[in-house]
Amino acid sequence: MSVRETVVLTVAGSDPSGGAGVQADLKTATALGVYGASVLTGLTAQNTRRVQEVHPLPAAFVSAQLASVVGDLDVRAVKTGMLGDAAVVAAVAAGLPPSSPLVVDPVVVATSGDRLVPQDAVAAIRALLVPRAAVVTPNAPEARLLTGAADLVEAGRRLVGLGARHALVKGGHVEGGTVTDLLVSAEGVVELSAPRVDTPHTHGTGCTLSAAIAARLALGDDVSTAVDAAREYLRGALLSGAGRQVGAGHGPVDHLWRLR
Ligand SMILES: Nc1ncnc2c1ncn2[C@@H]1O[C@H](COP(=O)(O)OP(=O)(O)O)[C@@H](O)[C@H]1O
Ligand SMILES: Cc1ncc(COP(=O)(O)O)c(N)n1
Repeated sequence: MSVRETVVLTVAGSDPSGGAGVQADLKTATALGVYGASVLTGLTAQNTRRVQEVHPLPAAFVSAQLASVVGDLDVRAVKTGMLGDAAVVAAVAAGLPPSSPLVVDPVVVATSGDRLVPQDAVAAIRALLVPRAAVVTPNAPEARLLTGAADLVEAGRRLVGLGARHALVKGGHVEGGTVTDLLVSAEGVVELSAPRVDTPHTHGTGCTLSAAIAARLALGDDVSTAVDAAREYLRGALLSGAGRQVGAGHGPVDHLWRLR
């Protein structure tokens, strides 16, 4: 008898240095015991220090990749990351499997501070993907950019108002010894706090978190359980990554810590 794999699909950009983007998502899927498929939306030239170049793929080719995967594999959850430009966002929205839970990581700026997508892509994400999201996972600057709200709880409420079932507004960029993520839904706001891990190696935190949420949703968790499990997994990856060296800048989290 053959084993039926649980398939999670990431729709995201390439990070050739291996810490973020599709590379992070596939490592995360593997570490969490699911089968990772990947549709590339764009390429970057980047490393642990900064992003040198961003190169969106043609929207029609993104559609072709999606059709190839969705027409064959039984995709149980999808995560979107860096989406290139507005035409790519529209192609992704049109090609997603209709009934798989969707995690939208509205990637705009890399941890290094470099911009990864143009402004028209942000508007397209708000209009076409946020309304379909089981969870949208902006960091603090992205939450403000998507909603115009300065207050992060208010930003989360606005994302839920746009149709996302949950908004996980991440607090990694808010200074302080405690990092607090806000899980906002129609039921209210849950504060998820943890001590800040003292490390420069935060390359890929957001990608890894959203990929882990999607992996857990694919396995059948509800959103709240998936978010808890993903945060615990990311915490282990930050703690293990703190003691490892890849590159000379902000190194990656250790996606594979649970397999060591
Ligand atoms: N130094 C840290 N210690 C503990 N958790 C962190 C740290 N940096 C980021 N996180 C967590 O990583 C996730 C991604 O956070 P954030 O850095 O805000 O997003 P992004 O990587 O998308 O910019 C969140 O769950 C946040 O709480
Ligand atoms: C291709 C790609 N996608 C996303 C990110 C964001 O990375 P982070 O998870 O550190 O915010 C990145 N640096 N590169």
